[in-house]
Amino acid sequence: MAAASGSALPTVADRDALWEALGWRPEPAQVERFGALQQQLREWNGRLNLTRLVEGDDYWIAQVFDSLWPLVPLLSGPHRDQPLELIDVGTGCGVPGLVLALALPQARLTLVDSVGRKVEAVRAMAAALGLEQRVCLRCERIELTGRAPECRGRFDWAVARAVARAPVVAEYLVPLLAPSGRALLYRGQWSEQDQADLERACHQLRARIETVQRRELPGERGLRHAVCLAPTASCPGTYPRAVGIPAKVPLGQAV
Ligand SMILES: C[S@@+](CC[C@H](N)C(=O)[O-])C[C@H]1O[C@@H](n2cnc3c(N)ncnc32)[C@H](O)[C@@H]1O
Repeated sequence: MAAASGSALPTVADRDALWEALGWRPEPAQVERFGALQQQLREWNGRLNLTRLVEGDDYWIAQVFDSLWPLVPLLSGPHRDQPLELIDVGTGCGVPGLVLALALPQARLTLVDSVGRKVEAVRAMAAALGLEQRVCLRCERIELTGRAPECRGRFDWAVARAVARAPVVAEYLVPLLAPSGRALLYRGQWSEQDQADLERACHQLRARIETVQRRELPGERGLRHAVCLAPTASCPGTYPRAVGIPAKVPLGQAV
């Protein structure tokens, strides 16, 4: 896709190719709102260094497409009109959380990050996009979110992109899942060693690796993996461990 740098939307031809590759076609109004999110990111990037992926393909492929591709069945299937509860942990500049909020008009999103200035920027972006009724921001460490009664065991989907190593992210996400919920880990490369490390962590969390999807992003933006976890039983109350411990001593490697 060759969107001109600085334009709010890719050309119609580029956009069609993008949605065709994705396997989901947003309504024209949704495309406009993705463009409005891009404009918000531009404006907030002028004040805070939120993300470098704002213009052209960087935005439309590495942010929008990359957020959506693992969840295409959710966007077009019977779930589309259900009021799903999703949580994006380590949301940073609001991705994938805000992109998912725009793509799933009935869903409620909780976005968590421990950096106050990012959370305030994303809160303002959500309000500017008219999402304040469906998007809730929490400024806290994820280890605490996983112990908050209003969050623990509540979510249909818990997602994280570019937050930490997979066993660490699993410890953040699994305690947040409802019994029928799913965790989605957005990953770049994925090796047999990654799989083995995550399997050991999942065993301790009472979860299993359900699927590992793999795809190349369009425009030679690189290989991505989407790892989906399903609970096998209630997550033990010992997880997530205290703030900082999951990253310091990742599950499966603790002695
Ligand atoms: C590299 S950014 C990724 C942001 C976004 N998800 C994306 O894909 O562009 C990672 C974010 O996770 C947040 N983060 C990492 N560990 C965290 C924790 N334990 N609790 C809360 N936020 C955390 C950081 O503050 C940072 O904003």
